[in-house]
Amino acid sequence: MHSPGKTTELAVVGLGGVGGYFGFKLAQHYAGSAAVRVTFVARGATHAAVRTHGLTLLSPEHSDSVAYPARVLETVADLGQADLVLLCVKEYDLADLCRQLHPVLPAGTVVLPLMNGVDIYERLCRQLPHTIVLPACVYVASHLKEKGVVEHRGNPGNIVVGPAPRHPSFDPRPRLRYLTDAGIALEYQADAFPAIWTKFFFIASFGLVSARYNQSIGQILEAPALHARARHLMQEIEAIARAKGIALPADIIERTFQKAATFPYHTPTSLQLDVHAGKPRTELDLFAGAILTYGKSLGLPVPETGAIYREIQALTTDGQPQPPAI
Ligand SMILES: NC(=O)C1=CN([C@@H]2O[C@H](COP(=O)(O)OP(=O)(O)OC[C@H]3O[C@@H](n4cnc5c(N)ncnc54)[C@H](OP(=O)(O)O)[C@@H]3O)[C@@H](O)[C@H]2O)C=CC1
Ligand SMILES: CC(C)(CO)C(=O)C(=O)O
Repeated sequence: MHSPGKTTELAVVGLGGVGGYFGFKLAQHYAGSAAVRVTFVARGATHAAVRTHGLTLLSPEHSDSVAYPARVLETVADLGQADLVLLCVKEYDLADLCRQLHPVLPAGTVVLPLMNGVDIYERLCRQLPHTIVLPACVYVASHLKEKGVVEHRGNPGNIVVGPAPRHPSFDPRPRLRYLTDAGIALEYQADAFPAIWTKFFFIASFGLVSARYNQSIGQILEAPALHARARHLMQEIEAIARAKGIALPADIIERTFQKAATFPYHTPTSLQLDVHAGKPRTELDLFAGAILTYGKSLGLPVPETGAIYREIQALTTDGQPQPPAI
């Protein structure tokens, strides 16, 4: 691990559903530790709430629901040296965050993005070229209830992560052990990209259909028309993944439906929540936009993705979430 006597610095940037869940576990486990210091970076009202009242996680996994990290900062500019930085922001905030992080993070800092999307690794490598970015994906059903209060339902969250292809001689496992020591479920895979695509299958299809109709994962599974739409989207994603040579199982679509069935019936997706909260920015482009771009560059037709993209855009530009049109 690190030199004896040196404090290990763990940072969590963004305290929404994902950062709140994983950050809580780190802050609670390392509270009072002289060896490991946990820092949260949160903006505005979230910063004020967590500084004053701590971070609250409402989850069947924790009876003590409030955790206090060693530091709560309002900006990454004050971060200083860090051994492992978890990036837990929405995709639309990532470029701006990277611009702030670039001058701050020393060369060789290990960056772990806990986000959805198939090109996050490449983007971070471009935007933070002096750091060691780990390819990863995350499963957890946790969402902001109010600033500083995160609600988690269902199975324990888990992270799939692998070594950084651009740093083949760097073994990230000693750093990742700080997460597993804190009780975080983490699967280390020699190649994390098939897992990242597998997560994309699930979240792009269910995210788009849930956002279009404002229906939970369970509601999509039981409505034949919505189920069929999710399948159609997955068929388009599968053609792209195969054309890109991603090693996915032959029955990836069936497996994705099985995975969806492991979530509690009423689980919403984060895209659904953002679209129907009328947020001005969403991750629509991270999902549908990426499929459309890949389809175009690979010469593969993606009409179902194009249609649902326009339908969701119409919902967000009207600013009026619409009733389900099943
Ligand atoms: N929620 C879930 O269940 C899951 C989400 N994901 C993915 O994980 C990623 C994160 O999602 P989620 O946690 O839900 O998102 P949220 O919107 O709940 O949280 C993101 C947080 O990041 C904060 N933030 C943005 N920029 C900065 C910055 N520069 N400094 C400090 N804080 C910042 C935002 O602050 P502010 O409130 O001020 O805007 C917000 O609180 C997304 O890619 C999502 O698709 C993946 C699996 C599950
Ligand atoms: C569906 C879920 C909760 C699964 O992790 C998710 O990834 C999201 O909402 O973005």
